[in-house]
Amino acid sequence: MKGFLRSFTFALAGIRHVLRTQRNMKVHFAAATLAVAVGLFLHLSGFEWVLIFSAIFMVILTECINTAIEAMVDLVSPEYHPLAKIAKDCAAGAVLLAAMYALVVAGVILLPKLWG
Ligand SMILES: Nc1ncnc2c1ncn2[C@@H]1O[C@H](COP(=O)(O)OP(=O)(O)OP(=O)(O)O)[C@@H](O)[C@H]1O
Repeated sequence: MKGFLRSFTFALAGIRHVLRTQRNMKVHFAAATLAVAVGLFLHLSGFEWVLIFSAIFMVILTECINTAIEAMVDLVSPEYHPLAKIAKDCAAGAVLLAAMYALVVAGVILLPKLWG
């Protein structure tokens, strides 16, 4: 149980680091807050909330992985290297895809209700 709590504390420290250091997180956080506020206003169904939160968590999750890959690349390859570029660009691409997914989910669920 002690080992589990220790691992949990380290994982929380990692998430806190991402939230504090990644400038894109401010944009993600603002977008997520807006989506949740609009969702509350529109009285979304349970399934619609699951989709909205899956999009929010996907963005945070990919930012965590992106931050980990950036730190690892900076550690092992502080000089320019084409493979380091591929690693960082692919990690950033994952965040971009997650953000696009979030936009699609918000567009499909929220926009028709706001228009209606
Ligand atoms: N060691 C390296 N070798 C080759 N290209 C690199 C290297 N470090 C960074 N790059 C290139 O520069 C881009 C930006 O890298 P950087 O580390 O500044 O991340 P970032 O996108 O600014 O992320 P963040 O804003 O979250 O720190 C990378 O996507 C990659 O194309």
